[in-house]
Amino acid sequence: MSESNKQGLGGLRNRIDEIDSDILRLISERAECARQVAETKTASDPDAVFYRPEREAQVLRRVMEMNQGPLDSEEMARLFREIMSACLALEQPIKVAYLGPEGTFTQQASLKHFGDSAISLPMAAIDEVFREVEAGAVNYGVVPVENSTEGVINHTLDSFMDSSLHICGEVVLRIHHHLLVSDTTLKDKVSRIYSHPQSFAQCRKWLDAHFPHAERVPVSSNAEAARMVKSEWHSAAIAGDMAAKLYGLKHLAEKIEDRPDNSTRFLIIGNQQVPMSGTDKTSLVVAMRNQPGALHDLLEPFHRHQIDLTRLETRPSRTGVWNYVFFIDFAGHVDEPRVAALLEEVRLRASELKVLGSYPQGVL
Ligand SMILES: C=C(O[C@@H]1C=C(C(=O)O)C=C[C@H]1O)C(=O)O
Repeated sequence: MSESNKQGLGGLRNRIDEIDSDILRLISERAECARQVAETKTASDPDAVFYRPEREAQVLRRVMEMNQGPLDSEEMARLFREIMSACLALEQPIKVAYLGPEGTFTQQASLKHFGDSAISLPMAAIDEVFREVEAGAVNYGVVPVENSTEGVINHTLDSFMDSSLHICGEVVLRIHHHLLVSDTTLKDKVSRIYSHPQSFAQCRKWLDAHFPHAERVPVSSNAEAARMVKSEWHSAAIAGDMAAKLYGLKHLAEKIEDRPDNSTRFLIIGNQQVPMSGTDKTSLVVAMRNQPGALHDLLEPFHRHQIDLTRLETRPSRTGVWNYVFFIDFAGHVDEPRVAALLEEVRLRASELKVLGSYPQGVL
């Protein structure tokens, strides 16, 4: 390396050191502000909720709007996500239950939403996540609700029917599946593949083309699949990066999902009713009497008030009262007058109406 290059490099490193000192000072100042916010919240209400999903969504959206590169906006928002997570942990460490075991995509979604400073606890089933939040053992829960390839996760929708919890947020995660093996396994020795049935469905064509003769063994989660192949030299697992890292597995093939836009939407559940963030969604469950035109009657006010439906699901009712049960998501917040007017009308036409929550549209 030439002398002038060395000096150039030294100069750049000095500049980076100076910038890091500034970043350090500013992050500490920010953390101090967040701590003071906590004091102010507690002074006016001893049971104050520290975590404010609408405020966090606004902070992240602002960062993404202001960012001018060279880092891309998502990357920048992820960094700020971690700063906020650490600041919030200073106020009050947040406890989150997610559909486990460790290494699942739901854990990844929880990390994406709450950052690394939240304490996250794996649960064995979706209804356990609901129960832990209801019992107050944790502050929030994270459950999957729909996948772009495979559709809705009925278990989650059904859990809402008997629950008083609110939806406080959503996270959308791009799902990349990999074919994972332990260190010593060779491609032509794989005779068995473990995964969750949803993941098999999302990789069906790829498997038919590349491993038509391997036995496909469904297990309770991708992370469980990864755990099993650790000790089986003739087996592979379909799972994501978190599971691969957790069990130290090698990638035999990457991104084997049939659709490149394969993504899963997760919901954050809690006891909180979240104020408006500016770009929000609302979820409802509505029961209609079993009569001709019921669905038309239900949807007509949405059309008239020009409210954007983002999802409509039908579930069979489990009681006499809920004849036809619809799960509806739309753009807007219950505190907006046009949404309040819409809900008044829907309430008159429905036999039951439950607002599951208004929450910020997923930012990251
Ligand atoms: C600082 C606050 O509390 C928490 C921390 C936030 C942050 O670090 O920016 C944002 C929202 C809250 O989850 C606040 O309410 O403003």
